[in-house]
Amino acid sequence: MAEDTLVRVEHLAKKFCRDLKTSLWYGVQDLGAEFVGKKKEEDIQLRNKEFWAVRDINFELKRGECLGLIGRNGAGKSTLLKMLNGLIKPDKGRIEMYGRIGALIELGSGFNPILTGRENIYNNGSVLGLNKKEIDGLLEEIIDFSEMEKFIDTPVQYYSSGMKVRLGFSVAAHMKPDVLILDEVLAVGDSGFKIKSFNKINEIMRDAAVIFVSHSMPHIANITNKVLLMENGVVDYYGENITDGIERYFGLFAGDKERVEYNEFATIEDMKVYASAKYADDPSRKLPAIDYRDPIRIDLDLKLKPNVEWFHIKLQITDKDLKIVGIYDSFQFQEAIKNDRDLHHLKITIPNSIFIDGEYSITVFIQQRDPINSKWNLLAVYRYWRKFNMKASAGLGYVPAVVYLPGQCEVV
Ligand SMILES: Nc1ncnc2c1ncn2[C@@H]1O[C@H](COP(=O)(O)OP(=O)(O)OP(=O)(O)O)[C@@H](O)[C@H]1O
Repeated sequence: MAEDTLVRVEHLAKKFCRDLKTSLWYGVQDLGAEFVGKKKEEDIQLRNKEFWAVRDINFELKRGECLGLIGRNGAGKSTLLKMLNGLIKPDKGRIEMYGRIGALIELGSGFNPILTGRENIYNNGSVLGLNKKEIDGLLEEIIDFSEMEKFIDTPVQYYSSGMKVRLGFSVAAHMKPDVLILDEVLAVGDSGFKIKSFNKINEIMRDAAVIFVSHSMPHIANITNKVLLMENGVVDYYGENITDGIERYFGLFAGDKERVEYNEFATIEDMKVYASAKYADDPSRKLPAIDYRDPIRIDLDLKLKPNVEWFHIKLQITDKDLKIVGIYDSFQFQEAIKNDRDLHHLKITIPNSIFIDGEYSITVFIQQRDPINSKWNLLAVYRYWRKFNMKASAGLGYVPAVVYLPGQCEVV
């Protein structure tokens, strides 16, 4: 292995069985088979009710690199991490790892619940190959970082999830790991601890290789310099272009259907989002593309039931992470619109310059405010009804922010 390569994974695979009883029976068979002699890898096949949770995974990590492991629920990320950490045995393939491995995988894994936090620190330290003197030297730093002074002599079984994560991360991070493996568990910590942890990961990365599982793309974009996207147990993308990896990840959800949720009193007959002039003639674009300096222009044809007297329009703009990025509400700017015709042709213009690159969805609410009790009545909601692509010219790729802040920098 090259001198600074700390992790090498080749053709790694793990299968599971969907049925517990069958799985136990296979377990007994496998034990027997191992007793007689280990099976050749190429002879390992799926048996009835088995499936590959992880298949043919290959990657390498050097000191100073942080691999972001992403994918949908059930894609195989945790299974891969557990194999890396030696918690489960691969069925095929090879893992080479160099140095000390710090890991925070399952909540409380690696902790003995009946021992106190302090005793667990010594336990974990010795499993990682540190002697008592070395752990003595690190103890204060570990407790300080976790901010668990008051509870350090309490058995870990009485810790909350956040407290377990605090101690678990602090132990893994301070034992001078060469490889640090972190599952989403970090998300359980409160924001204060999360910020501290991310700073710590950046510090550790200088001398170690980090593998980090997360569903938060801003976190992935912030700290990783390589990304591996898993889909159904296999690699869908592996490379150093984080933007491409994240785009592909979001692309996995692109087929999700548009849907009307409720339209008893109003129906959208037609809705169009206009592309910017410079992108308008490009037929290869599936979605209208808008330059971030242009306004967002929308035409909406709307029919309301005759018993509706007047209404307001609200547009909720959501990014691919389903974060609501902005809301336009006609109530804020104008009187209610009178329902005085069969079909309303509405032209909505939203000035822009703040949206970052990416794909957005528009949810349309048609609503009415009761003049007597000021309550809002929902006439219709069309969720994720139209999509558009925002194009920022800066070419910054994936930006871990919600909006660009307009501003000026003057040399004075
Ligand atoms: N011990 C097990 N026995 C049987 N199936 C399992 C076992 N552990 C995991 N699986 C299955 O393997 C697949 C991969 O699960 P895994 O936990 O690795 O996914 P993940 O990518 O970490 O998902 P998430 O994002 O939800 O944490 C899933 O179909 C899961 O149900």
